[in-house]
Order: sequence, then C-alpha cells, then structure tokens
Amino acid sequence: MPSRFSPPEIAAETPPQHHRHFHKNFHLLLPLLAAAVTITLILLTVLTIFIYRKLSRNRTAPSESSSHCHCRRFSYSLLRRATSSFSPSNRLGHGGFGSVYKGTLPSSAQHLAVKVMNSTDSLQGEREFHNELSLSRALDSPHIVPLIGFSSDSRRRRFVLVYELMENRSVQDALLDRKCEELMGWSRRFSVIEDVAKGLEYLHHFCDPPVIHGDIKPSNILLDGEFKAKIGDFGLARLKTEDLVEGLEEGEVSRKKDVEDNGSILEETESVLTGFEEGASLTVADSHRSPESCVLRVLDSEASPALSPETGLEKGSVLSEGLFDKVSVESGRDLVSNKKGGSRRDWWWKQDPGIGSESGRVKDYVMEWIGNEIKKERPKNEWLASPSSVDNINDCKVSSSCVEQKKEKIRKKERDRKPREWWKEEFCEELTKKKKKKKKRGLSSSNNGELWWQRDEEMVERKKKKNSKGSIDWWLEGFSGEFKIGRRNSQDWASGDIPKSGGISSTPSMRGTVCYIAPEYGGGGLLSEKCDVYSFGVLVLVIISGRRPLQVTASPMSEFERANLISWARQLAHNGRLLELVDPSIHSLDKDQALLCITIALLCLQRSPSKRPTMKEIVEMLSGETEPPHLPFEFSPSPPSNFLFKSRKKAR
Ligand SMILES: Nc1ncnc2c1ncn2[C@@H]1O[C@H](COP(=O)(O)OP(=O)(O)OP(=O)(O)O)[C@@H](O)[C@H]1O
Repeated sequence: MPSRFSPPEIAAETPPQHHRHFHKNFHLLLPLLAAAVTITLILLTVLTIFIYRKLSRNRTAPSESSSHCHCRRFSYSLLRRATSSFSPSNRLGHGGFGSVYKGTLPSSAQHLAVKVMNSTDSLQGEREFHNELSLSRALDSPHIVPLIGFSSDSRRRRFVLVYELMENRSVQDALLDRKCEELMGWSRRFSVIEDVAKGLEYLHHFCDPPVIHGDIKPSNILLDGEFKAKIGDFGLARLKTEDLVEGLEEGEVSRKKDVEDNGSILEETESVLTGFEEGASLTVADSHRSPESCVLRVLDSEASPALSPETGLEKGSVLSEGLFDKVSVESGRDLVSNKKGGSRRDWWWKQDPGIGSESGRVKDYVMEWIGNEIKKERPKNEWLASPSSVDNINDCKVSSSCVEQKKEKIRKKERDRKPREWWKEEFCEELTKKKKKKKKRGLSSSNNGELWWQRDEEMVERKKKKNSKGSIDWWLEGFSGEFKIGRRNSQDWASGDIPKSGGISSTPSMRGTVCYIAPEYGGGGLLSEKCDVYSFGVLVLVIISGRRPLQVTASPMSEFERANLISWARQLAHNGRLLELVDPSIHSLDKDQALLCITIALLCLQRSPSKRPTMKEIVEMLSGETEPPHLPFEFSPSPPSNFLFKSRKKAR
C-alpha cells in the first residue's frame, strides 16, 4: 500500500527536474543571446561600412553609373604598374593641374595616357576630373580624344583620368617645341586646322546639349600616330544652356547688368557648370575662387638661362621659352568688387591689393617685365622724351649755377635709375596721356547700355581715320582682352610652385588661357561658343605662323612689332600682306588655302562675338562648300581691297 503514495512522491520530485531543465536552458540562453547580439552588431557594422563605402564611391565617381558604362574604372595600383610607378621617364607633359604619363596595360599591352590630377593643394584638379568625366558621356567623335577610364579615391585624394595615347602628343609639343618635320608640309597643317574645326563643330552643333570647350589652345590639340588632330582636355568645358546663349546672341545687356548688380558674376558662371561641380564642397580658399594660373612664355633670344630674381622668370636660350609667371587671374570676390571700378576690360589690371596705387599693380609688373625682356638698357636715342629729361632744365629761369646743380642731380638720378624702369615709366606716361585724351573726348566709363566691344569698334574706326598709333598702344592692342594676367595666388607666391605647361598654360577654373581667351569672356563675361571660335582663330594663326601668340625677342624694334601675333596679323591685314604670316619653314604651300585660313582666323578674332562665324560656317568655308569670306571690315586694308581667292566652292 505504501506504493499508492509513490506517485505523489514522483510528482513531488518532478518539479525540481523541470526546474533543472529550465536552469540548464537559461544558462544556455544567455550565451546564445550574447552571440546573436554580437553577430547582429558585426553584421550591422559590416553593412554600415559597405553602405558608407558605396556612398562615398558614388560621390567620388558619380559617372560610374550606367551612363558611363563605356568608361572603365581602373584601380590605382594597376595604373601605377602601367606607368612604372609614374616614372618621370614616362611623363608626356605637365599641365596646370597634373602630369600626364605614358602607360601600357600589362594584360592587353594597350597604350594609355594617364593624367594624374594634382588635387592635394586645391579643389580645381578634382573639379576638372569630375567635369571631364561627366562630359565624356556626351562626347563621341573621331575629332575628340577618347577618355578610356578613370580611377578615383576621394579619401586619398587621388583622381586619375585615362585617355587613348596620342603618339605625337600636342600641337604645342610637336609644332612649337619639337618642330616635327611632318608638320612642315602645308597639307598636314591644313588638315590639323580642318580636324580642329570639325571637332569644334561637333561640340557646338552635334552634341546635345552643345558643349563649349573653353580652353582651345595648342597643348589641348593632340596628334595621333598619323598626325590627325583631336581635341582634348575638357576640364574647363561647359554645357551650353539655352538662356545663356539667347542672352548673348540678342546682346541682352540687362541680364548681364542684373548679374553684375547683384554681384553674382561668379554665380552666373557657376550656373553653366555641370552638376558634379555643384556638388563639390568648397573650402575657404576655394570660396575666394580657385587660382587661375597662367604661364606666359616669351622668347628671349639673347638672354642666358637664368632665373630673374625679381620676377622668377626663367629665361630661355635661342627660341626657347622663358617662364614668365604663374598668376591667379582673380578670385570671385575680386571680380565682384571690380565691377564697379571701370570697364570689364580693365579688370585684370586691378587685381592687386593696392587698388588705386600705380606702383603695386600687376600691370606695372607685367609692363616692367616686358620692358626688361625687350631691352635690358634704356636706348641711347630715347624714343620717348622723359619729362625729367635734362634738356627740360634749360627752360628754367634760374641762375646758371642752380641749373648746373639741378642738371647734375637729374643726371645722378638717371644714372642710378634701374635700367628696366624706363619702359614702365614711359608706358605709364602713355597711359596717362591716353586717359586725358579719352576724357577730352567725353568717353566716360559708363556704357549706357552699350557693349564694350561696340565702343571698341568705334574707337577702332576713329583710329583708322586718324591712322596714328602710339608707340606702345598698338602693340598691346591685340591683347585688349586676351592679354590678361592677374595677381598670383598667395599660396603660389609662397610655394614658388609654378606649374609648367607645353607652352602657354591654362588658366583653370572659369576662364581659358592667356592669349587664347576671348576678350568678352576674360572680363568676367558670358561663355559662349564664340569664345571657342575666338580661341580657334588664335590657334589657326599659331599653326600657320608656327610661333606662339606672344613672342618677344631681344632683337631690334623692327622685331618688336611682330611680338604680338594678333596685332601683327591685323597690321599685315591693313597693309594687304597677309602671306607674310606664314611660317617660312612650310613647304609645298598652297597660298590660296593659307590666305583662306588667315582670313577665317581674322573673322574669328573680331571683337564682337556676334560677328564671328559659327564653327559650322567655318567648316563649310574650309571645305570649300561656301564661298571664301571677305576680310572683316575691322581688319580690311586701307584703301579697302579684298583678297582674291580662287573660288573653292565645290560644283554641286
Ligand atoms: N592623350 C594624350 N596623349 C599623349 N599626350 C598627351 C595626352 N594628353 C596630354 N598629353 C600631353 O601632356 C601635356 C599636358 O597635358 P595637360 O592637359 O595636363 O596640360 P596642358 O593642356 O598643357 O595645360 P593645362 O592643363 O594647364 O591647360 C600635353 O601638352 C600633351 O603634350
């Protein structure tokens, strides 16, 4: 019977067993939970890192999307291997914002040109990288250098663009530096001009939306193995927006005025930038506008290679270049503050902090330097009488001893005067005289709704009638807009880091390059295709003459008048001697074609953008589909006579 009580015993023993199980499970549950939480945390961390990397990669290379499927992404290490660790022996050239290296892909033996953007010091390199990458999707023409791919790492600030290798490098390099024999035949030069014209025609008329290159110059025209020319370097290129064009074509002054009034020329320019630039963050330095570095090279056939202590100029040997200067043209802030201070054409003279003081201006610096380059000493037969000339003393109505004393004092002053200063002083005198004359004529700085080039045209006409030229004025005339140099970026002064280029280097950011930049754009104006047309005009003159747009030799004054290629071309046009522009090294010259090209160049160099032909018209003229043009009125010989071309119009 006692067994009847056993179940309750069992029942009494069972709960502790459950309890034990529960305890046992509970002991297991804790580590399990901990493990689950840890795994979840790890997964979350991995996911966050993945998303972060993905996002930052997208920010760095937004173009890697489907629209850029033709553009390959390279790893930096692959490009490093391809260029033998960016070895100097593989360096093809050096621009304002980076170097270009020749590379070979180990797998396919394909040759590449690898452009490593210098993006550590400023954002401009990164901006150009994004700009070029974003535009590449729109560009597909045999006259454009193909962009093969890129590599980017925003954390390490590495931005690399990979192009098809152009075996003969740039026109700057092949024609002006190496003087390739292949380019000494006329037909090759003509075909280079035609290729560039077609490339620009494609950009302006066949791209949708049209693209404005913004920096046409010999170092951006690349030559392939057969010397076929292709346009490269779209770092400063812009998509054309409709309102911008209408504004310019209709001469809509009010819009420009609005832009000036609210001080947002910078914004105006930014509005035609690509979306990628908008996204770029601005540093404090950048908010002052990134530097527009310009390197202006000038020949000095006699100077020994040395670095001028005052200017930092590297003087070259015969027919070599002297590095003139790397200067930032302006900051956006300067631009805004400048707008009130006179005509747009003067803006670059006023970049110096010492606004208003003659001594500190860049103009003086440039003039001083040019003076120095042209003549190391004041000429014996002074070609402009100095007001402090000794002879003037003779007019003094004072005692003879006093006269002698004063004479001696002035002689001493002139003896002590630095040789290079005479030129500057005389230039300033000229400038003051000119200003006085202008005042007399009642030409105020206010334009009353008139565009500056219209005023210019009037002045040209007046000058033509008078047929007189100041000794210096005419020389600088051709650079009314293009010869614009501003203050150096302080960082550049300090570092002395002067980027070299194949010649006249670029002015990154929103402008083009000294000598090639259209006058209306140089003063902070609107960028249009006509700016490219202007630059094309300069390029054509350079290709035909085989020389740089600004080439000062230390030779006699007779050479001096040729220094400025554009002025010289204008002079020759007035005198009806255009063929003198042609490079004497050219053989098998087709005179008609050469005249046609020079005339087209002069058409492109007209001050008024609306008078310049379109690239479509230029291609038609070059191909003979339309009648050859007449010389623009502002360049026409006096008495007017048109150059006679044999009609190249194709029989249809
Ligand atoms: N695809 C290429 N193939 C061969 N050489 C090239 C190629 N791209 C550029 N180069 C060479 O590298 C040089 C430098 O080019 P880059 O575009 O960096 O500078 P730039 O045009 O001379 O000056 P900046 O960039 O300041 O306007 C060119 O002048 C050219 O000789």
